[in-house]
Amino acid sequence: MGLSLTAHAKINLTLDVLSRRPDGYHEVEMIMQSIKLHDRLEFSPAVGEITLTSTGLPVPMGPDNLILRAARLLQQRAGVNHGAHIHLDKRIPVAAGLAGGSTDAAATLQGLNRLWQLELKQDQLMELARQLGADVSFCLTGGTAIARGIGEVLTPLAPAPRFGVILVKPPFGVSTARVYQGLDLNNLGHRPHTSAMVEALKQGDLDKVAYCLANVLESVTLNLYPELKEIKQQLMQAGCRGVLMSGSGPTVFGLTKDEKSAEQIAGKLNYPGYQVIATSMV
Ligand SMILES: C[C@@](CO)(OP(=O)(O)O)[C@H](O)COP(=O)(O)OP(=O)(O)OC[C@H]1O[C@@H](n2ccc(N)nc2=O)[C@H](O)[C@@H]1O
Ligand SMILES: Nc1ncnc2c1ncn2[C@@H]1O[C@H](COP(=O)(O)OP(=O)(O)O)[C@@H](O)[C@H]1O
Repeated sequence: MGLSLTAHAKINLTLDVLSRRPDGYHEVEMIMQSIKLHDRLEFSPAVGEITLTSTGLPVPMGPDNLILRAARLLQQRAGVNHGAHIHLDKRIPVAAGLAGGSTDAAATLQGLNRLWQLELKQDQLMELARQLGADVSFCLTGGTAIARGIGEVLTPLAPAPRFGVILVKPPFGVSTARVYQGLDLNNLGHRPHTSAMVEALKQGDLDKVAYCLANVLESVTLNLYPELKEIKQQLMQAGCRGVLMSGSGPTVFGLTKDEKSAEQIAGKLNYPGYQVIATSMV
């Protein structure tokens, strides 16, 4: 019997960088939020091989695809050589700052753990998630959480209100590694106040949440692509209550009171060649 899982995208409501580690990674403190936008993965039994097909948005399908990397890692960890066929329906824009690859990897760990009846526990899957990428740990649990370390040390928060989210993704991607490399730690610009955002979320106060939005990676990506500054202004003019770049970008998101108002505002936007998506926090 096969199974089907959803793999949700994330946005960063805050993102602060605290230091650069000797291995080149960065210590961060960020508030992560799952959104309704998701990919769908279907897992079916097969003999011998692990194969992958896809529909929806184009994504590189070679051995570096995070789905195949997650599958191979799980095989090794469990000491099995079971096969599987995995089908990905890709809806999350790629190389966008929305953790599309990371969430597919997390769903693959969960899906194959069930398909192959391995019965690995959540903490064992978390250990594998850490090896696949900094954001994969959050994607395994989802919801609302503070992420520290390089992103893998998680403190869950109470579910946030289902504010509406408009995503605007330009027709190019950015390399996360390049953005972190470009960061000047002595000149991060406007830094977030994490505890103030936690309080704003607890109160469910959209205007306070909007006021607390901050992402130091904007200091790199917004300078590389000044058009992103314009998109932020235009989203505010169109009626969003707060705007920010997600992760390393280039996706910019706007917050609204609910999904319906996100749809109304998104319907008025005109960005030829861009992906504009109305969704909400989970
Ligand atoms: C910026 C964030 C914010 O949530 O998201 P995205 O923009 O990728 O969605 C994350 O920190 C990205 O996480 P993720 O994309 O999983 O990172 P990885 O694949 O592990 O790393 C890609 C590259 O980013 C850099 N990197 C990543 C995480 C981190 N804490 N410090 C880093 O310096 C490293 O150069 C690494 O080689
Ligand atoms: N299953 C996957 N879905 C999306 N991207 C993937 C996947 N596997 C590998 N990648 C690669 O991962 C890189 C980062 O993509 P993605 O995870 O969508 O963005 P981000 O890290 O900005 O959130 C891209 O270069 C993409 O080609």
